[in-house]
Amino acid sequence: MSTSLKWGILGCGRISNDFVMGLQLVQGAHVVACASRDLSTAQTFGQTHDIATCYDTYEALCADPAVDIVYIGTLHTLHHPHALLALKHNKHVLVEKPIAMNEHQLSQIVAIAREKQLFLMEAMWTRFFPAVRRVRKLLKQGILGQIHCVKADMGFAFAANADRIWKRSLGGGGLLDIGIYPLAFVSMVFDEEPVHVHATGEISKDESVDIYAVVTLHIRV
Ligand SMILES: NC(=O)C1=CN([C@@H]2O[C@H](COP(=O)(O)OP(=O)(O)OC[C@H]3O[C@@H](n4cnc5c(N)ncnc54)[C@H](OP(=O)(O)O)[C@@H]3O)[C@@H](O)[C@H]2O)C=CC1
Ligand SMILES: O=C1OC[C@@H](O)[C@H](O)[C@H]1O
Repeated sequence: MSTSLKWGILGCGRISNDFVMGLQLVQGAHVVACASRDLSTAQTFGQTHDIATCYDTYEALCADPAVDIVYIGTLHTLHHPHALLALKHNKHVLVEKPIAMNEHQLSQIVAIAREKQLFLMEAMWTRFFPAVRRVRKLLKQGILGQIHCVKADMGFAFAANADRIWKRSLGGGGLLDIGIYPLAFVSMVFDEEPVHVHATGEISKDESVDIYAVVTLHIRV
């Protein structure tokens, strides 16, 4: 059975570009529209990826009846309002990581998606790496035995002008941007929630965003 899904791309930045290139390899996926705050950005993006309709507002994209599912590739702080916008227009939604800034925002969008029976997912792509899928399978089969400790880490040297990483107002900081990957890995290994969390790290002096962190999760299995 082949399914056809018509995608709308909300935000025409760096990762949206990579995502659309990836979608070209997916059978049945068609990108029918894109939107940027700036029409010329949307048009350039549209020309690059052969997208028929380009909008200069996110609202217009979400209201487009030709769109089945909206991919949200804007900044961390905008994921929540943009997910709400797409859900309001009864679109399925795939949101870049982190899906929201906090639990309250997440609960809100999950509740609306459930109520409207719409698909909602965080684009935590590492969950689908073949190696990760294999580890999960081995764990489920009990082949690796009881796990006592998981160590996972990720680091990045971000450029000084990478505003979305360094500015608090844009949802900056390492934890939300890349710390989320090792934490997601741990949550893939254990089904249980941590009973205790201990974190230490460093906060930048100018913007108060986390520069690095070490997090210990105590999980009772
Ligand atoms: N899954 C993955 O591997 C990756 C995921 N990401 C995630 O994707 C998201 C976007 O990252 P990335 O593509 O690097 O970001 P970009 O800096 O390319 O910005 C993405 C879009 O956000 C909007 N935007 C940018 N700056 C502002 C601003 N100051 N105010 C309002 N809107 C703004 C723009 O939308 P417009 O086009 O309308 O102007 C822009 O196209 C992040 O949440 C990040 O965590 C990022 C990299 C890798
Ligand atoms: O998800 C990500 O992975 C790669 C990094 O470049 C980027 O900042 C981050 O958002």
